[in-house]
Amino acid sequence: MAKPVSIEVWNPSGKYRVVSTKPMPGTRWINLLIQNDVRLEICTEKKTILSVEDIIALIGDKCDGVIGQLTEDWGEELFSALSKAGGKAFSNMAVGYNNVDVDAANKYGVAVGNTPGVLTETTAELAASLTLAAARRIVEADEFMRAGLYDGWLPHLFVGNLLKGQTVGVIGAGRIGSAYARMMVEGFKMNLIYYDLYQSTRLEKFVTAYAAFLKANGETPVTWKRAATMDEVLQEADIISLHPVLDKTTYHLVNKERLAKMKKEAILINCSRGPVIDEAALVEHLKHNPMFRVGLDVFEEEPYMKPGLAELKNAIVVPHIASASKWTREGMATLAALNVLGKVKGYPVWFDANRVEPFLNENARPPAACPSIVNAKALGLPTSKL
Ligand SMILES: NC(=O)C1=CN([C@@H]2O[C@H](COP(=O)(O)OP(=O)(O)OC[C@H]3O[C@@H](n4cnc5c(N)ncnc54)[C@H](O)[C@@H]3O)[C@@H](O)[C@H]2O)C=CC1
Ligand SMILES: O=C(O)C(=O)CO
Repeated sequence: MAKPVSIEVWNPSGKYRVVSTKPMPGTRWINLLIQNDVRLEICTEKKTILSVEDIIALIGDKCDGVIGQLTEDWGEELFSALSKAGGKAFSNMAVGYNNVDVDAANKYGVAVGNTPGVLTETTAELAASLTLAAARRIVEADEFMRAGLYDGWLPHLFVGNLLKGQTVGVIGAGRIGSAYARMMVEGFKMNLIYYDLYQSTRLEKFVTAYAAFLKANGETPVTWKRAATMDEVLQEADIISLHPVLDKTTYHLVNKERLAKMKKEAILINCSRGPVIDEAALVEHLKHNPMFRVGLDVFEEEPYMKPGLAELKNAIVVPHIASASKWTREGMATLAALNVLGKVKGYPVWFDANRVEPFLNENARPPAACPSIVNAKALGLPTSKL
């Protein structure tokens, strides 16, 4: 039997019981739940990653919905336990939901929420930060200074790559990939090549308009190209940033063979999910190609890194913090809470998961809808017409 887990209770007499597997930033999400007759139980266990058994103990005998985290394994066991406890809603506090078995959720009639949009710019900004840090060797240079090794300016000291006029490659030009592409094109006057299963018309229009603006100002216009294959991006780009979802089509999308196709001095950024790269192959590639650099926010087997990665100077590694700005994390908590609340209250699903701003306005009541339910169609849930 699972041991009891420590919890903090809000509004003990609330009609609906909702569990959050972690404390989340901000208070708006808490207030929205308790003002709507929810008894909220927040797990305050010190352990970072909760096991399936821990979460089953949290769900207990009666639970209307759960707000969970991307570190948790939401499959058959948890959805069955939630359903048995009368639960109809689960929301990840994340846009990615590769930790969720949506088929299992469908089987038990549980709605699965996620948190799109609110983290788009924040995540793209971290990808841009890693790009600059890698291109200009900022982490190596910082370590050098702190080690007291700086004894004067030198022509060859920490020479890196200029971004202006180079080509940025984006794999997965959805919300975050497109935001990153715009930052790099407009901010650094880079040319764009992208690969996605779908055409990103808005992104293409943006780069076309920016090119016209530059031309009108007597500057060299930027260019864009939608690549027919991913390999085309790997071969042509100087910087490559990965932003696809993680599913079976993108698992080990960047492997040994594909790394070999990239330029020897290319920079690879990953703010999507770790398994999109074969990390062991990447470590070998970095060892044999010292001018090739990477910026990684995510890892194949988090929280671990593959052996050898931590010792490599041409790798910058940060602990899955791409969405970690205060506004974004508070907004993610709000969207996750409203997904669960909306389903518990019988609200419809918001008409467009790409336009969730009305839920984030702190000065107004949020719409009576679930902001984003990924299996709405499969469960036949009604959509808001607002
Ligand atoms: N490191 C972090 O903290 C964060 C990571 N993420 C990750 O970023 C992912 C993308 O998020 P959004 O841009 O909001 O999602 P999105 O759904 O707008 O974009 C994903 C894009 O990937 C494309 N795609 C799917 N399969 C592909 C394939 N085989 N090859 C090329 N492209 C493919 C889709 O067509 C889509 O345009 C999330 O699923 C999540 O895993 C998101 C936020 C923060
Ligand atoms: O939202 C996600 O998918 C994350 O990885 C964390 O923001």
